[in-house]
Amino acid sequence: MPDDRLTSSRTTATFGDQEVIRGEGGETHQVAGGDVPVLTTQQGIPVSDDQNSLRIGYRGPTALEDFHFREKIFHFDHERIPERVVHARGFGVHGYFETTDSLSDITRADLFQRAGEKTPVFVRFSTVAGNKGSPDLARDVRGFAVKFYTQEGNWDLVGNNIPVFFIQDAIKFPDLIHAAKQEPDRGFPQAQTAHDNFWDFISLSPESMHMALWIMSDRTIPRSFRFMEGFGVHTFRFVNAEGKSTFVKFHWKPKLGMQSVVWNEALKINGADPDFHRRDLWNAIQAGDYPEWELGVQLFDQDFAEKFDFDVIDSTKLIPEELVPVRIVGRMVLDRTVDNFFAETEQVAFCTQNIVPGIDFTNDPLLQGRNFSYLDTQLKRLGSPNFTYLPINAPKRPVNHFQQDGHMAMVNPKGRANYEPNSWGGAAGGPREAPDIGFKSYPAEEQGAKLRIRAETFSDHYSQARQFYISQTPVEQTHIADAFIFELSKVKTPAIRSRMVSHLMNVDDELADKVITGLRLEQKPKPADAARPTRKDLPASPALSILLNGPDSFKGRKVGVLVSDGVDIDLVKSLKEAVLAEGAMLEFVAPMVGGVKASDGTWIEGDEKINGAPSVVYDSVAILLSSAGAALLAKEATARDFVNDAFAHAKFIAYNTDAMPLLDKAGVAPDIDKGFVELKGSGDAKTFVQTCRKVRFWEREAKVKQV
Ligand code: HEM
Repeated sequence: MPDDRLTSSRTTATFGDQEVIRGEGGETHQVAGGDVPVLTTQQGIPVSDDQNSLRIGYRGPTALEDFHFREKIFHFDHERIPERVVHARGFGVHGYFETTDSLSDITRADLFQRAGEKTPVFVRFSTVAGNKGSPDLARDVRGFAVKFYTQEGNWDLVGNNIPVFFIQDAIKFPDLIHAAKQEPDRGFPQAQTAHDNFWDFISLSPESMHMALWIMSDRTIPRSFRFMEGFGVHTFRFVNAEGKSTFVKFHWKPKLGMQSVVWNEALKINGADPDFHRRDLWNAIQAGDYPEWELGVQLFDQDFAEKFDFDVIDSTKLIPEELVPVRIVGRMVLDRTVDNFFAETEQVAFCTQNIVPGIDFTNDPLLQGRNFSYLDTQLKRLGSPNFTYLPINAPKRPVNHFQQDGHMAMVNPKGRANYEPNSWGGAAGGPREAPDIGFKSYPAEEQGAKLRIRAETFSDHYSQARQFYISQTPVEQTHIADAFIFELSKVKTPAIRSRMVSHLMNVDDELADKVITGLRLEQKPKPADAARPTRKDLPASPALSILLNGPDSFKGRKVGVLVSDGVDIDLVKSLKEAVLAEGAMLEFVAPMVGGVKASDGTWIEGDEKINGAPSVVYDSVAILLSSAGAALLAKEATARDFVNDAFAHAKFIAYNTDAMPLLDKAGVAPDIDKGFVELKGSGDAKTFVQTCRKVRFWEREAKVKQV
């Protein structure tokens, strides 16, 4: 006869669609059976009750022998690992790289030999300065790290979405990052460079000026990871089968074209959806809309390097594409989200020193330092030298070596031999060297005195900063000036503001003047003493502008459609059809998430409630309302903001006549411009989508922004 004390008395209960078992204290139990697996401990012991710890009597203390409780809590207590010291916030996805143009004459790297060959990849996009929980739209560099699981081992191209860097020598990295992150006494600000310490450091580091221009541009507020370029930054080497070296710079070019948001929008997105970028990538891949990039290489030899105006191993410089064209050699498609965020995105370990035969380093002092830093930090972050066995880090080719033991050793070598040379012979002796196919460093000739010194060839700090600025469209130049004004306005120490302006005076007078005016700097500073005068003869490089390299379609973008009860169903249908035909997405924003009843009684499900989806999360908007709906929404602040923000952020706006009262209350009716498309009949939806291909109606921006 079973002891009835072994199970408390239970009843059943219904919560909506769920029938559950209820314990004596009213707690919910769900029981295994059929397809539902049995809950076990880590040791595989089946669990009978996961709701109650083991106690003495009904209301007594918890028993120490409750191994299930202790194991569960112990494991939870140890769930966190240190976040990355930089690039803590990131989002990783899987995909593949396909070689489209063989580079066999230039490199022996296996992945570049055969056009049509596919190599699996894992990519992690990230911000740099913010902590793991920081918002996605921080003004920041985006990491663009790619792990290629090649047949000759893993190659990591650990890049950024900006082709240059802040500093020239890795020894400055801790200072740069300390200055950018939260100030140490107060622990803020988080995920932003708009504070004294950052600009203090930058304004005392003229080598950062080129990067400063890039980070104040719209490159640091991308609309989506899918719409940004990536760069390997450093000059690397390709080495071919004959041992000949060619210098190479790597470029990722998004097939969907580049696009960024505007700063006021970024600020609001951070509140509306701090996960905006990761959600965007997740949704696109889940919907089968796989983002794609082309891999391009700039190839050049020693002769070019010697004639080039700047040092090719100085990471604060780029080589304009107009000077050395980018040759497209492959494409990367991201087509699979992770099964588990921690196991993959968090535990992935990229490292610049992971290179394959046929690829090699140069003497770039930043790259040399990175090669030490990544492995070192990952040992701390992942807790064991065996992190290379984690599935996300393990090569997809056989790994044979004599490294053994350590924390979490999962795959120690088999057999007796764990050293070499040995005399065991054959398979029993374990792996041996492969002089023909093994990695060999390029035998670069190096000699000279041992010196702690910076080469004079690194000393031009302003010329490429100027070149970047003059390569921008007027709209982009205005954004750069505005960003400097915003950031420096957050700097409380006037001397730092003024010092930063003294550098901008060496970049471009007009830019410096705009910032001086915007800061209301009473006294114009003297230009900073330049180590080398700024060259004004470098031509503009159109490849550096986002707007000159934007999309030629609205594919991959998203329209937010504000709807109300009684909305004209034909307009809704034609708009949806036109948007989907373009390869874009559409979401219905309704007064209540349940949805609205259209003119013919059709029910339109809401994707979002109006206060949960401000227009900042869409690329363009449509305001399709009945007259009763417009009257109602005109009283709703979030609906007015929806329209007003779309207008202020220079978005294209579709509307129907009945929506006018809302446009009127939002204050935009008197300013209806060519960025608005009235939808009168079904044909107009197509016109609207075609108009949206320009992404923004920039002509409006100057009118809405007076300060
Ligand atoms: C061209 C300059 C640089 C680029 C493009 C770059 C890029 C990146 C990227 C993309 C990540 C994130 C990797 C991931 O998603 O897990 C990262 C992480 C990191 N970077 Fe850099 N970085 C640069 C310079 C440096 C320098 C100079 C150092 C140090 C000397 C450094 C140290 C680190 C460290 C310690 C991490 C964290 C790695 C981890 O915990 O897994 N980086 N970097």
